[in-house]
Amino acid sequence: MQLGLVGLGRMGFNMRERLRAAGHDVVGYDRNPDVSDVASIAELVQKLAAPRIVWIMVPHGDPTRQTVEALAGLLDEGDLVIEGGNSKFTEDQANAALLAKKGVRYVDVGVSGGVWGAKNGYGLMAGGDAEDIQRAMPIFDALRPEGPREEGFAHAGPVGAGHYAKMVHNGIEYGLMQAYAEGFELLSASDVVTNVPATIKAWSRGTVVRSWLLDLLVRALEEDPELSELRGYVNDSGEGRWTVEEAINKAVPTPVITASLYARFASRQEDSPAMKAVAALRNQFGGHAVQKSED
Ligand SMILES: O=C(O)[C@H](O)[C@@H](O)[C@H](O)[C@H](O)COP(=O)(O)O
Repeated sequence: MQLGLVGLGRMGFNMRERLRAAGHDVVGYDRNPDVSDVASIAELVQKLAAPRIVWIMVPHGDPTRQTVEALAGLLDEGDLVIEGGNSKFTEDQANAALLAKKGVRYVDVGVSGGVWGAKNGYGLMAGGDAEDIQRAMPIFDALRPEGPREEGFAHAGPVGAGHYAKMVHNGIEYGLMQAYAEGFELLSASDVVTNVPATIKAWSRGTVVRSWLLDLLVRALEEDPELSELRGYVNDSGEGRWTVEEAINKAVPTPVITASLYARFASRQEDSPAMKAVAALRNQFGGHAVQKSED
């Protein structure tokens, strides 16, 4: 099957490889000419035979919006756009409406798997009309892991459902990572457990907490047993915030996911203004000792 792929960064580049290995004819475009097959999105569209399929894999927000706008100007009735980036689900309706003015179809897909997806396949969650999803199924089948389709692909619902599902997936990802991380810190603080990497590695098989994320922690500890080369500073790209926002909108209690998001915010502070205020208050009402900033 022929398709265009806009965005050949860490994810898109590997996806092009996997799609080509499965026999698909991929025309890739990226602003970086070293990896791009064509010089522009217009040239990419020209190279595809109608009706076309173009997969977008660029950062969420303005880059995705601008790519959808560019494609809306170039594509024709019956073409299909698949938006596979980590976009907020609320943006999908606007993208679909803009493309629908030209008769261009729209499917949104949450793609999970990171840099390992090239080899292992990507977990896919799609939103859109059944006929559009069916049309793109050879592409989804090439990208998803081998095995039963339903274990690596879901048609989650109408437009927006793919990114909604990926948002919740990432909220879970935050919470799982935080739980492993807190366990690692407590083991490291222990006077009794003397071999933390070996203990965590032993959880890899048979235990209730075995998982791929745990395997990745084992791998990280093999490279740096105390993680001494890293700073405890963690960014976020948006998905965790959107999960918490949506949980508030729906009055769904998500204390674990929310706490794991806040732990990331705290990781970026040199010192905590809030904890300074707690120290000051404790000193005010109880005369308890405080540490001065130069201490
Ligand atoms: O499922 C995945 O493959 C990951 O979730 C992937 O999508 C990406 O690594 C996260 O979006 C990072 O998200 P944060 O920057 O918010 O941690």
